[in-house]
Amino acid sequence: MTTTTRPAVLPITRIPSSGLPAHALVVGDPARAALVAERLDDARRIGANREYVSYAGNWRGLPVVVSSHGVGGPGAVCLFGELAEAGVRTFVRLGTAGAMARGVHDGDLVIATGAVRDDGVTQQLVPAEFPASATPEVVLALQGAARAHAAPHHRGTVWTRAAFMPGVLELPMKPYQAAGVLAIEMELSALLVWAALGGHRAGGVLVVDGIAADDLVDESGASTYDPHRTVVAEGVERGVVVALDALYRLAEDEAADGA
Ligand SMILES: O=P(O)(O)O[C@H]1O[C@H](CO)[C@@H](O)[C@H]1O
Ligand SMILES: O=c1cc[nH]c(=O)[nH]1
Repeated sequence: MTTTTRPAVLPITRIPSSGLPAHALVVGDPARAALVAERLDDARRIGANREYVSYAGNWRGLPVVVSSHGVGGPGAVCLFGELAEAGVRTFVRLGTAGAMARGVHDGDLVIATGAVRDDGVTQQLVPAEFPASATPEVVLALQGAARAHAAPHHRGTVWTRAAFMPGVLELPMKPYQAAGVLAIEMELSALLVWAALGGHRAGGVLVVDGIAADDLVDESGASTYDPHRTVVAEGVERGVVVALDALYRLAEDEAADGA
């Protein structure tokens, strides 16, 4: 009889294969993961490989993990899978996004209720008609935390799109704007669909880092895509606290429910 031994670390992210906190923040940029770790107590790096850098620590006494997933849904799903294998059950993505609707300003937070599934990976996991919905409790926890911190925020649908750079095909920006989509980014629908298939809780909060829709750019053209501005950094600072407090609220509710 052959026996399989569990590896001490997982192959793609090099995180421990078990015993991670149940609550995770996932971000695209490894530098943002490090920034979040600086806000935690007792933070320690628990894995680094490729674009995946992970830390564990405590937020208001709650053990959490923060990991970077890089750019794009397919690679991000590799991280989500290994985090779940290691014990994570609740996932909040803290990302950046381009504004698609009037009134959504640089540095604002967009709390996603769901996402358009243009992610380039979940079509290979489940039929395209399956929705990418955020877990309602996660949406409400994010909204409550944003209110508590007086962080300017919006709630609604976002567009997850695999291609960042334009090609020769016209971008269906106008129909999605007409449908009320608030912002565009690259990984959230992959997280929401992947999490639903595994029975996990998931949601996302996105910091606006520019304008993605041409008709919203003012005459100066001053505010198109530029994530390296103070207004974005300030939004990210607010987003970090909102996302971590949302995890805390979710954990508190679980404890009250005896989960
Ligand atoms: O800032 P992050 O979390 O990486 O999110 C956005 O930024 C990247 C594009 O610049 C994509 O990953 C997109 O989803
Ligand atoms: O995909 C993205 C992410 C951030 N900002 C954008 O305009 N697009």
